[in-house]
Amino acid sequence: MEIQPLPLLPELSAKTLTQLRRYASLLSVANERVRLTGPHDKETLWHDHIEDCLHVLPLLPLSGAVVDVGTGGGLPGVVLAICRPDLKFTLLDSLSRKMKALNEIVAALELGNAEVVCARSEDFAAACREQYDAAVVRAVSEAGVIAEYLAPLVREGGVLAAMKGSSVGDELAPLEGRWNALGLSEPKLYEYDLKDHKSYMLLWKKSAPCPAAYPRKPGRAEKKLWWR
Ligand SMILES: C[S@@+](CC[C@H](N)C(=O)[O-])C[C@H]1O[C@@H](n2cnc3c(N)ncnc32)[C@H](O)[C@@H]1O
Repeated sequence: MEIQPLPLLPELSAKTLTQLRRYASLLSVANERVRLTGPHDKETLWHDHIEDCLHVLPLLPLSGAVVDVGTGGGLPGVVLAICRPDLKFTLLDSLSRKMKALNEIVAALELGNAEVVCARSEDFAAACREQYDAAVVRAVSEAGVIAEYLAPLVREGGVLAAMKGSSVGDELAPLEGRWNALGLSEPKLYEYDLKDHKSYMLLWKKSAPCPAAYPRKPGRAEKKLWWR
């Protein structure tokens, strides 16, 4: 599969950078009470997590609603909501202790364009099927599994963006030519540099409705892979 360079990141205003720094502080403090993400110190959070999440920005739609599935402490959803106040974000995760802490962070940041929802994506899809213009995901599962979570939530013509590590090639190999089973185009694969390593972004277009059989009931996607 051809790997393309990620389009350039937009310039961020001083106000946006201040908000992002404030998010790093709030996440660092909250992380001491509830484990929202790995590192605690602000600088590591900034370089390894917040700067990483900025790379989703060039792939977001011009307008509409975006869902971040498995958002944890708000990565990438809070970063994107700060940078794109013109889009509406749903920050979704099934762990209530994380969503309670994230609610406090969102309130402290006065992020009017983000709502925190505590639910499994498979259950959430029953209420909000094909209502989003885009879905984003970071560090949740392998490519095929996250596609089953995200595809039912996005409208036809919308996009799905997944932040991936170096295992992405192995994850994609068995799925070549099979994505239309979820109503998806073949994905584009983008590469970008992060500190001392390369990172990857997958982008699918929702080209047809997702069959009603997906998503299966909670937990099924990981136990019985749809493409096997
Ligand atoms: C490793 S954390 C990643 C959190 C965040 N995206 C990040 O990059 O730091 C994975 C999160 O996905 C959530 N998760 C996994 N599957 C999910 C699903 N189907 N629906 C909602 N949340 C899910 C877990 O509860 C967990 O908080």
